[in-house]
Amino acid sequence: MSRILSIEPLTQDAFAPFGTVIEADPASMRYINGGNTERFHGLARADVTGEGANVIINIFRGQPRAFPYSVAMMERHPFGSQSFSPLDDRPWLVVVAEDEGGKPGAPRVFRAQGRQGVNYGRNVWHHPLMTVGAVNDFIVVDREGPGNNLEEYSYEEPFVIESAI
Ligand SMILES: NC(=O)N[C@@H](O)C(=O)O
Ligand code: NI
Repeated sequence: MSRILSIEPLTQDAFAPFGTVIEADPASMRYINGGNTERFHGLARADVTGEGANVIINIFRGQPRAFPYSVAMMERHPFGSQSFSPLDDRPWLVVVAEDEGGKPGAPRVFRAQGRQGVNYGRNVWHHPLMTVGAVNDFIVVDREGPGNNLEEYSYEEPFVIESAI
Protein backbone atom coordinates (compact mmCIF):
# COMPACT_ATOMS: atom_id res chain seq x y z
CA MET A 1 0.00 0.00 0.00
CA SER A 2 1.63 3.28 -1.12
CA ARG A 3 2.16 5.89 1.53
CA ILE A 4 0.83 9.11 -0.02
CA LEU A 5 2.43 12.33 1.14
CA SER A 6 0.52 15.60 1.50
CA ILE A 7 2.07 18.97 0.59
CA GLU A 8 2.30 21.84 3.05
CA PRO A 9 2.97 25.51 2.30
CA LEU A 10 6.55 26.52 3.11
CA THR A 11 6.65 28.84 6.10
CA GLN A 12 9.47 29.82 8.43
CA ASP A 13 7.73 28.28 11.44
CA ALA A 14 6.81 24.99 9.78
CA PHE A 15 10.31 24.58 8.33
CA ALA A 16 12.14 25.59 11.53
CA PRO A 17 13.08 22.01 12.59
CA PHE A 18 14.93 21.57 9.28
CA GLY A 19 16.54 24.93 8.62
CA THR A 20 15.52 28.36 7.41
CA VAL A 21 13.45 29.75 4.56
CA ILE A 22 15.36 32.25 2.41
CA GLU A 23 12.93 34.99 1.31
CA ALA A 24 12.73 38.77 1.23
CA ASP A 25 11.54 39.16 4.82
CA PRO A 26 10.66 42.84 5.42
CA ALA A 27 11.83 42.48 9.04
CA SER A 28 15.37 41.85 7.80
CA MET A 29 15.45 44.69 5.29
CA ARG A 30 17.72 47.71 5.59
CA TYR A 31 18.39 50.34 2.93
CA ILE A 32 21.95 50.59 1.60
CA ASN A 33 23.74 52.34 -1.27
CA GLY A 34 22.17 55.68 -0.45
CA GLY A 35 18.66 54.22 -0.50
CA ASN A 36 19.04 52.67 -3.93
CA THR A 37 19.11 49.11 -2.63
CA GLU A 38 17.12 47.09 -0.11
CA ARG A 39 19.40 44.64 1.76
CA PHE A 40 17.55 41.70 3.27
CA HIS A 41 20.26 40.94 5.75
CA GLY A 42 21.44 37.67 7.26
CA LEU A 43 18.58 35.47 6.07
CA ALA A 44 20.57 32.28 6.68
CA ARG A 45 24.07 31.21 7.61
CA ALA A 46 26.25 28.64 5.91
CA ASP A 47 27.57 26.14 8.42
CA VAL A 48 30.62 24.16 7.33
CA THR A 49 32.86 22.10 9.59
CA GLY A 50 36.20 20.33 9.33
CA GLU A 51 39.77 21.38 8.70
CA GLY A 52 40.16 22.76 5.19
CA ALA A 53 36.44 23.09 4.53
CA ASN A 54 35.21 25.95 2.37
CA VAL A 55 31.83 27.47 1.62
CA ILE A 56 31.22 27.31 -2.12
CA ILE A 57 28.56 28.81 -4.37
CA ASN A 58 27.19 26.64 -7.19
CA ILE A 59 24.39 26.57 -9.76
CA PHE A 60 22.28 23.42 -9.89
CA ARG A 61 20.21 23.06 -13.08
CA GLY A 62 17.36 20.76 -12.06
CA GLN A 63 15.31 18.78 -14.55
CA PRO A 64 11.61 18.68 -13.61
CA ARG A 65 10.51 15.61 -11.68
CA ALA A 66 7.69 13.45 -13.06
CA PHE A 67 4.64 12.83 -10.89
CA PRO A 68 3.44 10.66 -9.24
CA TYR A 69 6.93 10.66 -7.73
CA SER A 70 8.30 8.00 -5.41
CA VAL A 71 10.35 9.32 -2.52
CA ALA A 72 12.50 6.23 -2.06
CA MET A 73 15.59 7.80 -0.52
CA MET A 74 16.81 10.72 1.52
CA GLU A 75 20.25 12.16 2.08
CA ARG A 76 22.09 14.44 4.46
CA HIS A 77 25.39 16.29 4.65
CA PRO A 78 27.07 15.76 8.02
CA PHE A 79 29.73 18.43 7.55
CA GLY A 80 27.77 21.30 6.08
CA SER A 81 24.52 23.12 5.49
CA GLN A 82 23.14 23.37 1.96
CA SER A 83 20.96 26.15 0.56
CA PHE A 84 18.86 26.27 -2.61
CA SER A 85 17.54 29.53 -4.05
CA PRO A 86 15.66 29.36 -7.39
CA LEU A 87 16.73 31.70 -10.16
CA ASP A 88 13.47 31.25 -12.04
CA ASP A 89 10.31 32.39 -10.29
CA ARG A 90 8.62 29.01 -10.30
CA PRO A 91 7.30 26.89 -7.41
CA TRP A 92 9.31 23.82 -6.43
CA LEU A 93 9.14 21.14 -3.73
CA VAL A 94 11.21 20.72 -0.60
CA VAL A 95 11.24 17.29 1.03
CA VAL A 96 12.75 16.85 4.48
CA ALA A 97 12.52 14.47 7.43
CA GLU A 98 13.33 14.42 11.12
CA ASP A 99 16.13 12.12 12.21
CA GLU A 100 14.93 9.01 14.02
CA GLY A 101 17.87 7.10 15.49
CA GLY A 102 20.16 7.84 12.59
CA LYS A 103 17.51 7.26 9.91
CA PRO A 104 15.00 9.65 8.33
CA GLY A 105 11.44 9.47 9.59
CA ALA A 106 8.46 9.97 7.29
CA PRO A 107 9.13 12.78 4.79
CA ARG A 108 7.38 16.13 4.97
CA VAL A 109 6.78 17.89 1.66
CA PHE A 110 6.68 21.67 1.41
CA ARG A 111 5.66 23.72 -1.64
CA ALA A 112 8.11 26.57 -2.07
CA GLN A 113 7.05 29.58 -4.08
CA GLY A 114 9.33 30.85 -6.83
CA ARG A 115 10.96 33.45 -4.65
CA GLN A 116 11.49 31.16 -1.69
CA GLY A 117 14.71 29.28 -1.07
CA VAL A 118 15.75 27.08 1.82
CA ASN A 119 18.89 26.48 3.82
CA TYR A 120 19.03 22.89 5.08
CA GLY A 121 20.78 22.79 8.41
CA ARG A 122 23.89 20.65 8.68
CA ASN A 123 23.01 16.93 8.85
CA VAL A 124 19.32 17.49 8.06
CA TRP A 125 17.66 14.74 6.06
CA HIS A 126 16.37 15.96 2.70
CA HIS A 127 15.57 14.67 -0.77
CA PRO A 128 17.77 15.85 -3.65
CA LEU A 129 16.58 18.87 -5.57
CA MET A 130 12.98 18.52 -6.69
CA THR A 131 12.25 20.89 -9.57
CA VAL A 132 8.66 21.12 -10.82
CA GLY A 133 7.23 21.80 -14.31
CA ALA A 134 10.33 22.99 -16.16
CA VAL A 135 14.11 23.11 -15.89
CA ASN A 136 15.06 25.54 -13.15
CA ASP A 137 18.44 26.87 -12.05
CA PHE A 138 19.22 27.27 -8.35
CA ILE A 139 22.01 29.06 -6.56
CA VAL A 140 23.33 26.46 -4.12
CA VAL A 141 25.61 27.38 -1.23
CA ASP A 142 27.20 24.36 0.41
CA ARG A 143 30.53 22.83 1.46
CA GLU A 144 33.65 21.66 -0.29
CA GLY A 145 36.28 19.91 1.76
CA PRO A 146 37.72 16.67 3.06
CA GLY A 147 35.59 13.80 4.26
CA ASN A 148 32.46 12.19 2.91
CA ASN A 149 29.78 14.85 3.15
CA LEU A 150 26.98 12.73 1.71
CA GLU A 151 25.03 10.13 3.67
CA GLU A 152 22.13 8.43 1.88
CA TYR A 153 19.30 6.27 3.19
CA SER A 154 16.78 4.19 1.22
CA TYR A 155 13.34 3.59 2.69
CA GLU A 156 12.15 -0.01 2.85
CA GLU A 157 8.92 1.16 1.20
CA PRO A 158 8.82 4.40 -0.80
CA PHE A 159 6.47 7.27 -0.11
CA VAL A 160 4.55 8.84 -3.00
CA ILE A 161 3.91 12.45 -3.99
CA GLU A 162 0.91 12.05 -6.29
CA SER A 163 1.01 15.53 -7.80
CA ALA A 164 3.03 18.70 -7.35
CA ILE A 165 -0.10 20.83 -7.65
N1 LIG B 1 24.60 15.78 -4.16
C1 LIG B 1 24.35 17.03 -4.46
O1 LIG B 1 25.24 17.82 -4.73
N2 LIG B 1 23.02 17.43 -4.44
C2 LIG B 1 22.25 17.06 -3.31
O2 LIG B 1 23.01 17.32 -2.15
C3 LIG B 1 20.96 17.79 -3.25
O3 LIG B 1 20.50 18.06 -2.12
O4 LIG B 1 20.40 18.06 -4.34
NI1 NI C 1 21.80 17.72 -0.57
